[in-house]
Amino acid sequence: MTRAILALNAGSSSLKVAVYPETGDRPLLTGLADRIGAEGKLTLRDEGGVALPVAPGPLTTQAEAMRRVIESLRIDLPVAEIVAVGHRVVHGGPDRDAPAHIDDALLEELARYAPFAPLHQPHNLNGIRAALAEFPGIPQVACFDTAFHRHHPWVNDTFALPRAYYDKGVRRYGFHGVSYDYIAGHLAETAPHLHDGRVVVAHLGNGASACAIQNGRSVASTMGFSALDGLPMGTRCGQLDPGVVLYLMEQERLTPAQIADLLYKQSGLLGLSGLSNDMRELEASGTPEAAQAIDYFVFRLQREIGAMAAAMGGIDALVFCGGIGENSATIRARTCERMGWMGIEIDHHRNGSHARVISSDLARTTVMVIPTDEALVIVRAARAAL
Ligand SMILES: Nc1ncnc2c1ncn2[C@@H]1O[C@H](COP(=O)(O)OP(=O)(O)O)[C@@H](O)[C@H]1O
Ligand SMILES: CC(=O)OP(=O)(O)O
Ligand SMILES: [Mg+2]
Repeated sequence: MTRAILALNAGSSSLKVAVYPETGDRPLLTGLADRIGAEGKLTLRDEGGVALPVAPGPLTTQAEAMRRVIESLRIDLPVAEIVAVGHRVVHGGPDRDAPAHIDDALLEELARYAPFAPLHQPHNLNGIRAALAEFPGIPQVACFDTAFHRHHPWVNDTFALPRAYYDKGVRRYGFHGVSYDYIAGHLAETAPHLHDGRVVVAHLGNGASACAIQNGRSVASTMGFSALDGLPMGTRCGQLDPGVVLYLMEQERLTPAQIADLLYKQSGLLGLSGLSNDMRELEASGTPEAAQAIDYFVFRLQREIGAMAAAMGGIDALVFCGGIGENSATIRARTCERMGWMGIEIDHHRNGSHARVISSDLARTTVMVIPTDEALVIVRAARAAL
C-alpha cells in the first residue's frame, strides 16, 4: 500500500479532489465534479493528465459527488491507503487563523457559522461528515478560507454599525484565503521582492474576490461578512447597497429565503446576462446582455483593484488566478485597460499565451498569471497533522 493524503474542496458548484503521496508536491490523482446541480460531470485524471474511469451514479448534490469520488478512488488507486484528509472550509469564525484538527467539538463550532456562508459551509460540513464515516481513525484537518484574513487592521475588519454587532461576529471576514495563502507562498519562493511588497490578487472563479497582500499578509479583501460582497460573481451580486435589501423586504415583500436565493443564486453574471453564470458561455454568446454582464464584471474588478491598492498605499504586482483569471486573456486584457495610472500595462502577446508574467517590460507594476493550488495548501496542512 502507498500512503496517501486526500484533499477535498467543496466549492459553490464544484467538488475538487486531489490525492497526493505522503511526501512530494505532485498529485497522484486530481479530480473535479463540475456543474453540480446542472449537467454535473465527474472527471478524474492521473499524474500525467490522463482521464481515469469513474464510478457511475448521479451528480446533483455535493453529497452524491462525494460518494462517487470515494467510490472512484477505490477503482483508480487500489493500492493507495489514505492516511490523512484535508478539507477546505469556507468559514472558521473570528478566531481561527490556522488549520485545525477535526473532531466533534470543531464540527459543532463550525456549524454555527453556516448562516454566515449558506452556499458553502453546509456543503463543506457534509463533505467532512462523509469523509469521517469513510475514513475513521485517521487525522482530518480543516483549512479555513477566512484564516488568511484574520489579522486585518481594525478598519478593514469592522463595519460602521453599533459596536455590539462586531462583538457578535458581524465583521469583514474575507474569503478565498486558502487560494491567497498559496499565491503568497508561491511568491515567497519565486519572487521574494514582490512577496515583500504590495500585491493585489484577483481570484476569479465562480466565486470571485480580490485581496490586498502586503509583506505576505492580507490587509484587505473585497469580500466581507459573507461571500456575497465585493466583485460580481457567477450567480452572486457582489457589492450591494443595503438599501436594496430593505426595499426588497418592504416593497417587494420578499422573504429572507427569497432574498438569499436572489442574491446568492440568481444574480451576478447569470442575473445580468439572463443566460449563464459561466464566463466561457458569456464570452462565446455575443448577446447584448452577455456583453453588458462582462462589462459590469470588468468595471467592478477595475474599481476593486484600485481599492485594494489604496488599502496598501500603492501596488507592486497584480496577480490573476482562478478559472477566469487563469484562462481568460480577454478579461485580463480588458481589466488592465485604462490602468496605466497604476503602472499597469500588459504585453498582449504574453497575455494571449497565458505567460506567467504578462506585463510589458517597462511597466512599473508586474502583472502575473499564477495558477492557484488550494489542494497543495490543504495537503500540506494535513501532512502536518500526521
Ligand atoms: N477558457 C476560459 N475562458 C473564460 N472563462 C473560463 C475559461 N475556463 C474557465 N473559465 C471560467 O472560470 C469560472 C470557474 O472558475 P473555477 O475557479 O474553476 O470555479 P470554482 O470557483 O467553482 O472553483 C467559470 O466562470 C468558467 O467559465
Ligand atoms: C468563498 C467562495 O466564494 O468560494 P467559491 O469560489 O468556491 O464559491
Ligand atoms: Mg473556487
